[in-house]
Amino acid sequence: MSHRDRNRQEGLLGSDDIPAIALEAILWSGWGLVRAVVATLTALVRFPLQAGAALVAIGWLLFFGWRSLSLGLVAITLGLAVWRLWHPTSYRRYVAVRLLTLIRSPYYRVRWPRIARSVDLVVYPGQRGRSGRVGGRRSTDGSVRVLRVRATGHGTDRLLLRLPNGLVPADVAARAEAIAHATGCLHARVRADRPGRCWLELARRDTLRGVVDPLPSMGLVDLAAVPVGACEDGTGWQLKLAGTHLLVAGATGAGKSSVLWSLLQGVSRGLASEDVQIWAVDPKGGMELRPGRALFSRYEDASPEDMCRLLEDLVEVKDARSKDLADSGARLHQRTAESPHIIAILDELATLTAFADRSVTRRIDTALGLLLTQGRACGITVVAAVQDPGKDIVGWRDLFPTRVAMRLDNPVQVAMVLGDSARDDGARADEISELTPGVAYVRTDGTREILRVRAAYLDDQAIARLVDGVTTQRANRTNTHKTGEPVLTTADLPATMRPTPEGGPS
Ligand SMILES: Nc1ncnc2c1ncn2[C@@H]1O[C@H](COP(=O)(O)OP(=O)(O)OP(=O)(O)O)[C@@H](O)[C@H]1O
Repeated sequence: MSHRDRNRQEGLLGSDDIPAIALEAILWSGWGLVRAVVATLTALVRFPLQAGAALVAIGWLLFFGWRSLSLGLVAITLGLAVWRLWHPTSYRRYVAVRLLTLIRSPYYRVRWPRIARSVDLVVYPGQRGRSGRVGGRRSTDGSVRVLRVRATGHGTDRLLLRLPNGLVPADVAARAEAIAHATGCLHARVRADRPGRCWLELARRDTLRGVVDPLPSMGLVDLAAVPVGACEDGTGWQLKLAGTHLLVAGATGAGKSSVLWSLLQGVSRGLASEDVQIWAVDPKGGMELRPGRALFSRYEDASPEDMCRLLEDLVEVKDARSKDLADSGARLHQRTAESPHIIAILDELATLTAFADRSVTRRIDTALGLLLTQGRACGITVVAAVQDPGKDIVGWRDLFPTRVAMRLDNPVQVAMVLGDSARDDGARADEISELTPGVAYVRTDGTREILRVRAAYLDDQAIARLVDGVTTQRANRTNTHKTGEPVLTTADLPATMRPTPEGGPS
């Protein structure tokens, strides 16, 4: 029988027990106080901003009373609301992002240990990796820890994770789907950081659901970063065109042509100044590219023989440039109006080869192989769009350093386009909805990093405006050369007076 049962049976506490109970109560109260102080100090260190704000609020309440505190809070809220209306960009940058981080940081930090355990991101004593439980007891030191939380203000939160010995970023990436479910997010993706750490990106809403408007092309064209659309985190999506080749793969209706038109829009200033040239091949009989005919220096959409000749002519340009580079001792082509950077756009490679007879197909293969292997240093970029990466590009895939995977039919195609580990790294191109054409996953050249992006959409009017703009500027340049009279173009106008894609001043 226990001591307490015996007391209950006796009905009374003995008088000897009272000092002992009082002593025990004092000791427990002291221990509780120590724990409260430790918890407060820990909160101050872990959540300094939140704890600081709470302390200021408590101090205000104690010194000035609740009325003053309420008035202060209302004044702050009104001030922020006015700021938001007056200048939403700076509000988002300086207030919204910080407020969100302030709120979400404790949320993730408090929930994370439980989530990490539930998705098995824990290394147990004596265990290497996530392969099983050795040694019995769970060690909290062996779990993935949150070092930093950042809300982007664009529907994505970023968690900087510290990995315990035995786990690598690929282990976290392998659990990304489970983490997304556990945190109530749409999807999760992992980005590398320095050794022992990685960033976990949690998308709370689909920021790419809306159509991205065409991006105005301003200033000089930078072929290292041509604007083509928007990234999931609200930043611009830019594609490198200099010194690389680009492959765009996507099922029918995935929005491949929006990438091509956005690229054309992005380099339109170079087309106007003629230090960038487009050579285009549209084997679908001109369905995609013919509206832009006036933008292209060379264009073929009729017979496979003509398209093949275009590619062979480009190989001749490449050979001549290689020779010039070798003679001058230079290693890289510098673009000028006399020797422009040439972008060869090939829409639907499979159609190009499907209807050609065997000898033409062989010539196309040879020309394409030469351009892909030797064109980059000579200022030639091949941009190819394909529907079926398996059938169309299996032999050439690795010669395209930059690849864009739009909506694809199955995970095997995702691996074909972006590489074997891409889907594990978060590139779920086979899950892109048919309702969001233009959405894609991109692997940046030379990195494992995957971006989720959406190309800007140029409708027929926007394409007509693009063509008009370039032809007008070219005509103006030609007039200037002929008459010697300077002609004012939109490029000469101050930024605020330049036309927007909608046609009005910016
Ligand atoms: N970036 C985009 N944003 C919004 N809508 C788009 C975008 N791209 C395409 N669309 C819409 O999807 C339709 C199909 O797109 P598109 O013709 O570019 O697909 P595709 O991949 O080139 O298909 P195909 O291989 O059959 O030519 C377009 O008519 C347009 O309405």
